[in-house]
Amino acid sequence: MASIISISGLTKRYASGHVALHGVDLEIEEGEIFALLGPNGAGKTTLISIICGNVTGTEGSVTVAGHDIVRDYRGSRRAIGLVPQELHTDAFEKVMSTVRFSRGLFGKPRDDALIEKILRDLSLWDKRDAKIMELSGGMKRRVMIAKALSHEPRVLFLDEPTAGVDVELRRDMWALVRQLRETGVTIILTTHYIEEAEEMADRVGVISGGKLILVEEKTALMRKLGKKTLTVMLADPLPAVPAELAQWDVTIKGDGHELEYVFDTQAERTGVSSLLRQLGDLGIAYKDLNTRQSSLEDIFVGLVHRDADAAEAVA
Ligand SMILES: Nc1ncnc2c1ncn2[C@@H]1O[C@H](COP(=O)(O)OP(=O)(O)OP(=O)(O)O)[C@@H](O)[C@H]1O
Repeated sequence: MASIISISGLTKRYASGHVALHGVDLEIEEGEIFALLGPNGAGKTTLISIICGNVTGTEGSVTVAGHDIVRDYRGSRRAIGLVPQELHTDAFEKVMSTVRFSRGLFGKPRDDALIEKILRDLSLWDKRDAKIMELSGGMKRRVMIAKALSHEPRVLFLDEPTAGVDVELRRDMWALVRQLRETGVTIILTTHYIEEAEEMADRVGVISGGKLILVEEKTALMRKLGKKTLTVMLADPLPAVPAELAQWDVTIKGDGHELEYVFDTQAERTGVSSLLRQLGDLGIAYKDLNTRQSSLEDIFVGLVHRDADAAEAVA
């Protein structure tokens, strides 16, 4: 698939001397939902701000829809819609007029049919004449998205789209983002909610200490790095792990009613069948078995820790 954003050797050194990005290379494919994950201070906002032209990079190059972000700033900026984390809109403005105005800022001709479509898609049409201050927090967020879409961008950046939003609204937002993707818009989101990336992203990028430490298709990532947890529901509780089970690295959970065993799904021998055989030999009866795939969160925490340990070892 063709890239809509190409980032090459991007480095950012702030005036303070702090290097927030170290030689980042990244290709964003047209039409995908890409989630950028990273702990606080990893460089997510810096990266997005450079692509959107709000911060200048120190070295490297970025093109958006074929436009160099420095030499052809207007061209690249026109291809981008940005939904910032902070909701800042004019409280006294009406929904329809504020979205129409945003389109005008990009020098695009008035197009009420398009604005109507955007507002309808975002379930804001009934509120078109309401003042922004009369809207709920979730609706205000939708207005920010409508504004960002008003000039028909090909790429939409969502910076922490569901920060501080309740669970129900978060699910609405996810459905909305998927719907937007159906229209062909490429979506890049930053999030602290790993569940959000797990739920929505086609690909995931993990950034830590200004370095892109991993870019992978989400399903492949989960398959490759994923571990599974086997839970054995015991017929009778065990006070402790029997010495005979030491080689399997099992733990006792649920007040002695469960044995938990974490295994690598890619390993030649997972150890599951030999563990169950050993339980039989020891006369440990069980009522049920259950396996659970490790979440993206487990993978993410493992990766970032590994990277931090490696950085420490070098220092
Ligand atoms: N204007 C600035 N001057 C100097 N350092 C900065 C500036 N802006 C950001 N930084 C530093 O650059 C690093 C990356 O910051 P950035 O805001 O990009 O991280 P982030 O991944 O978006 O974090 P968060 O998840 O907390 O929003 C941080 O160490 C931050 O303190």
